[in-house]
Amino acid sequence: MEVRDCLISAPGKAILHGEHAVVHGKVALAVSLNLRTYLQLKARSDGKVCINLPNIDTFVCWELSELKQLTSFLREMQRLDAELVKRLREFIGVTNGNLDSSTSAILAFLYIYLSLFGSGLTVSVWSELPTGAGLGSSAAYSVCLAAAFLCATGNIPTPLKEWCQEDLELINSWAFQGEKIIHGNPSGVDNAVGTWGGMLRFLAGKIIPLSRVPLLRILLTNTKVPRSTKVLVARVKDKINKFPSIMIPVLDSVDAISCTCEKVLTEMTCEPITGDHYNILEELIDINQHHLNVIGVGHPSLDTLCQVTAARGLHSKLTGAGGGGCGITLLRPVILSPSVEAGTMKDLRDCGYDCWETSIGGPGVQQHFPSSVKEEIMEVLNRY
Ligand SMILES: Nc1ncnc2c1ncn2[C@@H]1O[C@H](COP(=O)(O)OP(=O)(O)OP(=O)(O)O)[C@@H](O)[C@H]1O
Ligand SMILES: C[C@@](O)(CCO)CC(=O)[O-]
Ligand SMILES: [Mg+2]
Repeated sequence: MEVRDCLISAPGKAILHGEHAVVHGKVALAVSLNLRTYLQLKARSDGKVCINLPNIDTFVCWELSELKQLTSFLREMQRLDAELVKRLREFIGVTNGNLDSSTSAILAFLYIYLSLFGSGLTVSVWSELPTGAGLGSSAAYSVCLAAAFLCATGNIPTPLKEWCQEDLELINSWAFQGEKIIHGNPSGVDNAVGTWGGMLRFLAGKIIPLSRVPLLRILLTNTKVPRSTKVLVARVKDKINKFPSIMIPVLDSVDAISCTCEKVLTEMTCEPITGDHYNILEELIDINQHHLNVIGVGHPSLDTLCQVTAARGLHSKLTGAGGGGCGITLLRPVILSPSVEAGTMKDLRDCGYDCWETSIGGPGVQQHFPSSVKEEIMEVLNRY
């Protein structure tokens, strides 16, 4: 098999509304971020398969011959090959259910590698995203892996050609398998944003890009409290099973929040934007944050974020799986509000949080020539 070297990136995401509810068939609205994960794949001919994941301090090399014995025979992307997962878990010596970050990342790599590839290589990944903080780092990683293996084997075209919808769907389907390994039971919204970028509405696997959306200003805050999406998703499921008549109406209400938010965003592109639009968006954020607390994915650090920003007249909610990690705060256009950002950011940093204004709606998965990627990122990727 002829193998091409390749350089891929995919964006992280923020969920405006619908996290967790989306796993149970409700609508989510999500948007790509300007923070990306980069992956470099280089073919090698010394019979080794190496992966370098400096964000999570993971560096592993295997002999190609030992991996070949584990090869997948299913070679389909609609469902996870349970037999291959079992063999891989045995191979890397996993005995319990909840994997640490390094083991999940290795398992996702090996699964997609063995399903699509099979020659010697070095894969190096570096991300601008905080890992495991609610900004879709696992999906950006899985999208990069899927795109790199499909591209290197010629299943999708090289950098000289744009990827068409069919190529993107293929990338997305394989990335979803990686997400299943890392998350357990993902909805697929995160890998969809990582693949297509922009803002999208996601409902039961159906992806609708929202092309007419206003330019929103969003402050991202990382509480730095570690959490695992897999654990939180499983916790919500248990709660729904325990109290279905109490929890299902909450999920329905989250669904209505996503739909109302989408309607307001659409109105904002058709008529002059007013303070009333922002009042509604802010109320939706507050209501949803309460719901997320009700379903058990809040955290005291996120309560603090909400209180600190409320003291400045701003509205925040967690984003992604919650339990710590990141929150979003809606900023009004400078013209509609006095500049409260600087003071808010200082207050949040005083709590020990990282915070920054982000630009949203950037491109999905992309191929690059090394010369078009920031020097500091190439420097990390080339270090190994
Ligand atoms: N840059 C990376 N390099 C290697 N592995 C990564 C990288 N980014 C993410 N991962 C894998 O994804 C896991 C984090 O995924 P998790 O779903 O818990 O958080 P997230 O995707 O950042 O947040 P959310 O799913 O709420 O958006 C890590 O523990 C690791 O296994
Ligand atoms: C919590 C969740 O809804 C979003 C994680 O970013 C999980 C998922 O949709 O797979
Ligand atoms: Mg994730």
